[in-house]
Parts: sequence; C-alpha cells; structure tokens
Amino acid sequence: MLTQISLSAPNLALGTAVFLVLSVVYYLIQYTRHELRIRKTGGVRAPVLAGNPITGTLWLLYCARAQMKHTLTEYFESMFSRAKPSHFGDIVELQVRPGQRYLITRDPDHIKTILTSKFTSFGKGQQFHELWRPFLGDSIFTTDGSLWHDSRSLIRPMFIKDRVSDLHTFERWVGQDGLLGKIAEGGAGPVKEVELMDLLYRMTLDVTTDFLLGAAVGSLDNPRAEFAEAFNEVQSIQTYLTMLGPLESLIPRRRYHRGIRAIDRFVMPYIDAALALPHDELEKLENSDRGFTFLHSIARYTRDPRVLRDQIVAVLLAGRDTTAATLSWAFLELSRHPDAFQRLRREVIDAVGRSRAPTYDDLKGMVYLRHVLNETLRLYPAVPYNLRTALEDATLPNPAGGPGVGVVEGDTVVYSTFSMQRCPSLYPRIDDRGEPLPEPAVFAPERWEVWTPRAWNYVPFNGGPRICVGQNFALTEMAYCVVRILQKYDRLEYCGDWDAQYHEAEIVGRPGKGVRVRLWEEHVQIAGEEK
Ligand code: HEM
Repeated sequence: MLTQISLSAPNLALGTAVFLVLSVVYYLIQYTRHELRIRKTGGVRAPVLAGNPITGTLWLLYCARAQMKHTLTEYFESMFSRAKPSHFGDIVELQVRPGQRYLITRDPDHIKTILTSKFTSFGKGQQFHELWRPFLGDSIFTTDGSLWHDSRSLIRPMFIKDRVSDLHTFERWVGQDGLLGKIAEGGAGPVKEVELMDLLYRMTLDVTTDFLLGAAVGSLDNPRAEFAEAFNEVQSIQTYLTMLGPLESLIPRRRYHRGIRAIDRFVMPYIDAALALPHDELEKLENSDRGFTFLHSIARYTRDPRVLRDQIVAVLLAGRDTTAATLSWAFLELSRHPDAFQRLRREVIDAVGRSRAPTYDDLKGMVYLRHVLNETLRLYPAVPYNLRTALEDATLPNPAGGPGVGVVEGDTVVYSTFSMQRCPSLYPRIDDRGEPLPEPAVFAPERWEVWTPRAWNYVPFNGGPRICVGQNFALTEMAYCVVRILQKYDRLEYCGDWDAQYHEAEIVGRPGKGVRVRLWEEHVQIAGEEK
C-alpha cells in the first residue's frame, strides 16, 4: 500500500515540486545571507560572469575543456575582456553557489594584498590541504598558520647562501657526465639534435633528488625510472583535481594512489637510513664539506618519517619542474633570438672561457644572463596560475578608489602572474631614457637595462612571507646550466613547428611541444685554451 502511494504519478510530481521549491528557497536564503556577508565586509561584488549553479558549473567545465585543449591562456584573457569595463581592476567573479565562489584576478594590488598586507586572511585553506594531502601531506606547500611556519623554519637553513653556492651537485648533473654528455650523444658530428626539454626535466630531477636525498633517481640515464614516471603522473592528476574543484570527485584515483605508492617506495628507504643515524652523526655530517643533504638537515629536528617524507616530496615538486620549465622556455626563446644567444655567449666566454666550471661569483656577475632569466620568468612565470582561500572575511582594494571587492571566508581567489606580467596596461610605452620599449609580449632581455618593473608587477617567485624559499637555488642552477651549454655550443636552432607550439599549463607552465633543438659545437681552437 505504502509503495503504491509513494510511486503514484501525482505523488511523484508533487514530491518533486516540493523538493524543487524547497531547494530554490534554500538557495535564495543562502544567497541572501552570502550577499549580506559581502556587504558587511564593506566591499561589493566584482563583475559577475556566472552567478548560479548552472552557469557556474558551465564555466568550470569550460575551464577544464580549455585546459585539455591547451587554450587556458585564451580562456583566462576572455574572462577579463568579457567583464569590461570594470572599476575594480582586472577581477571577475564566478559563483557556483553561495559558499563556493571564485574571484579571478590579475591585478597587482590584489596579488600584493593576498600575499602580504592581508597575509593572514588568505591561505592555502582546508580544502586545498585535504585535496593535496595524499600527495604532499602536511608539508610546507599545503598548510597555513603554525604548521606552515614550522615547515618553513625546518626547510630554510638548507637554502642559505653557503649551501647554495656549493656548485658540485650542479656540475655532477649538468657537466660532461650528465646533461652535456647526453647532448653530445645527439649526433656523431659537431651538430647535435636533442629534445632539450626532456633532458632538462631529467637533469633537474637528478639535481633535486641528489640535493634532497644525497642520491639521484638516475633519470638522465634511465628516463623510464619508476619514480620519475610516477611523479609526473601524480602531478598531472593533481592539477586536474585542483582545477575541477567541486567536481574533483569525478576523477578516478587509482593511478594517482598507485603513483604515490611508487614515490614512497623510492623515498622511504633514504628516510629510514637517515633516521638510523644517531644525532651526533648527523651533526658531524653537517660540519663536513660533503654528504650533508636536505634530508639530513631536517632529520636533526624531527624523527617522524611521515613529516620527512612530506617535506621532501613537497620541495621536490616545488623545485624540479619549475627550473626545468624555465630553462626550456629560455632555450626556446634564445633559439628564436640568435642575437640574444650570441650576446649571451660572448658574456659567458668573456667571464669563464670555454671550459672552466663557473663559480657562484662568476654566475652572479653575468648581467646579461640575469636579464635573460628575468625576461624568461617575466613571460613564462613557472607557476602561471595560483590560488588562495579566504580564511576570514576581507576586501581586495579598488584601484579606482571607493569600496573594494568583498571576500567572504571560504571564497577562492585565483591569481595569474602569467596574465599580469603580460598585461600591456602595466608597461610604460617608453623606457627610462625616453626611447620606445619593446612590446610586453616580446622576449627582449635588453628591456631590463632600461626598465625596472614596479613593485608587484613582476613576481615570478611570489612575494611576502611565502616567497619561494628556493629562489636563489633555482637562479643559480639555471644560470649554471645555461653557462655550461653555451660554453660548448655556439649556435642553437629550434627544429619544431613554431606555429604548433603552445603554453601547456599544469601546476607549472612549459612548452607544450617540447624543445627539440640543434646545437652546433664550436670549431675554433683558441690558443692556450681547451675547447
Ligand atoms: C624557476 C624556478 C622557480 C620558480 C619560478 C618558483 C616559484 C615559486 C612560487 C611562485 C612559489 C609560491 C607557491 C605558493 O605559495 O603557492 C614557490 C614556493 C616554493 N618554492 Fe619555488 N620556484 C622555483 C624553484 C624552486 C626551487 C629550485 C626550490 C627548491 C629546491 C623551490 C622551493 C619552493 C618551496 C619549498 C616553496 C614553498 C614556500 C612556502 O610556501 O613558504 N622553488 N616557488
């Protein structure tokens, strides 16, 4: 009898109608409460591109599609152009439902606000922490407040100048037995053809694992190493999980968890070995010239294998792809700009000749090299899109004056340094001498001789308390690699199809079509100097 009543058509229709009405009422109440809360911040809404679950979800799906079709850059730009004219700077809003709102910005004042002046109001947030926990646990990368602060204190000592200026690890993996050796295998004669991006990713994996654990994966020799493959796969899946936000549960997790197990299989034996060392042995290692690793450094302060594992994998994630991708873009652009390549090479040869390993001071003294790396990071900041969660109600400033954009606890602020650093409105037309400056979209290291970006218009390493802890390590590693390659090769040519090339944005943005190049070994023999 009961079954008959519940399944009869009129009852079903009535039940559905009641459910829909209640849902709409519930939604309207939530919406109004959220709206009131925004007003209470003293701020207003940014231009709204989507304001309900249907359009909001559609925008998120478009975003996932753009990611798959490698058109995320265009998608991102289109959001700002649709919202114009706006008084709030470059910011738009997508609201899926109250309590699930995305503010998307490329405005320097907003980025500065979330990273510095209102640092404690914005953080990675609980949702990000949970989403990333299987991969990076409670590490520096995923936490806020005291957990983050403790991680930062644990990690920072390994990045002081004295440690970074020891270039032996770089030479081991960049020199003749490493990257240079692999490039040399790219042909029998003086012209070598190689997929440089692939080699750079393998080299930075070896450098970073060596620095962290004292033992490299050996990825230059064995590109198919289980760890390397697992690490790449887990990162890729994690990007989709992050981008899809509320729809992340749609993504299957089997390969993700399998990859994490493979990562642990590689890392844990080193951690167990470090933990087996008595404390005084660790102290002795610290004072010796060699053999003291990042793992030893943090094992002096914690004996918890899980904490060690999480910090190691987080620094590996932060340090490996970022440098490889930046170097890939640098070589791609240098192949497109032979004049810049030749000028850089002259600087390298004048400073260190054709064979001597550069010192830390040599690298820091090469001004044009610094400009090339700055220019690469301006056009291709390694972390092109980033996000913060509002940990409490706040406002983002309005560049035109007047009320700012109200942000409510739980809102996500997505910011793009990639988009900001290319934004024409942030560039003067003329340089400090009154001469025209190159267009912002053009790779021109020379601009750095006559132009200094305004504060917060150029932040590839972020800024504020969470500024990249490995910045100096990264700049030294990249400079070392560029110098070593240019000492040996005097011409560089891209072999790929320029028109097919694109910016592939996962967590880190890299050239989507790789960087297949030809490199010409120099012929000349300079008296008194080895080639
Ligand atoms: C071109 C190279 C690099 C770039 C452009 C870069 C950029 C960044 C950015 C933008 C962040 C902020 C992420 C966030 O808070 O959401 C960051 C954080 C971080 N980076 Fe780098 N990075 C680079 C290389 C490195 C290297 C080589 C290491 C270490 C070996 C490293 C270690 C870290 C760590 C540990 C953090 C987390 C800092 C914190 O949350 O307090 N990075 N990096």
